Amino acid sequence: YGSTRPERILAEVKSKATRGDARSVVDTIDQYCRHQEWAMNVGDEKGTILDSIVCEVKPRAMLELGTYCGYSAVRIASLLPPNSRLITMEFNPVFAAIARQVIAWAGVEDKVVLIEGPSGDWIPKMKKEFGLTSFDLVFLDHWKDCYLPDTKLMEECGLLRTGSILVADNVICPGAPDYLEYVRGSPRYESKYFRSHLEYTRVEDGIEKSVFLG
Ligand SMILES: Oc1cc(-c2ccc(F)cc2)cc2nccnc12
Ligand SMILES: [Mg+2]
Repeated sequence: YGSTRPERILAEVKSKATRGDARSVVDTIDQYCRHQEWAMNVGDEKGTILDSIVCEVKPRAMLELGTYCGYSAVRIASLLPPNSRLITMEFNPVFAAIARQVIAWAGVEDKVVLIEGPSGDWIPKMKKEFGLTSFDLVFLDHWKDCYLPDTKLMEECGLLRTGSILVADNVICPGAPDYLEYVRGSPRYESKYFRSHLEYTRVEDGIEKSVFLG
């Protein structure tokens, strides 16, 4: 029986990355996905944009929608200030099982809470489950047709406060046109596009950063 792409990525991390070193896990995955087999990590180029926003915001409470193999969870967690938390949500159990191991190998498991299941089910439960008031920063990197409904759900559930920031991957490729139209057209958001490329390729893609104005 064949291995899956996430399993091959985990194997590469375990054989090449230094245990407890988040940066070496990130670099190992980038190296593998650029030169061996492409995978849908946010990647090094867009990852640098994400890093700058995380460092600027210094979130106490951050949410990631779409964990995949844990690449961006590790990247983000390595930048979080002490006693901050990243909650990352993954629908696919195979991806979640791999991500747990990648996060552990990187040594950031005390900053990351991985929850499995559909975002639509979990978002309404977040406040109670995690004793949260709101998220300072949300990274949307799951299925593109969920960006808009999940954003509206976060608004309705009071998970966004004045100044909360949404960062969305793949707004060009594969694209999230309804989401873009919403955040760019709504008076409740101040939106900015960071032009970049689809991970490990020369195809145009970008990140949309949107500040919730309340
Ligand atoms: O960063 C990404 C890229 C792609 C993707 C797949 C196939 C292509 F041909 C192009 C782009 C899908 C994604 N799904 C969820 C989260 N992130 C994704
Ligand atoms: Mg993505």
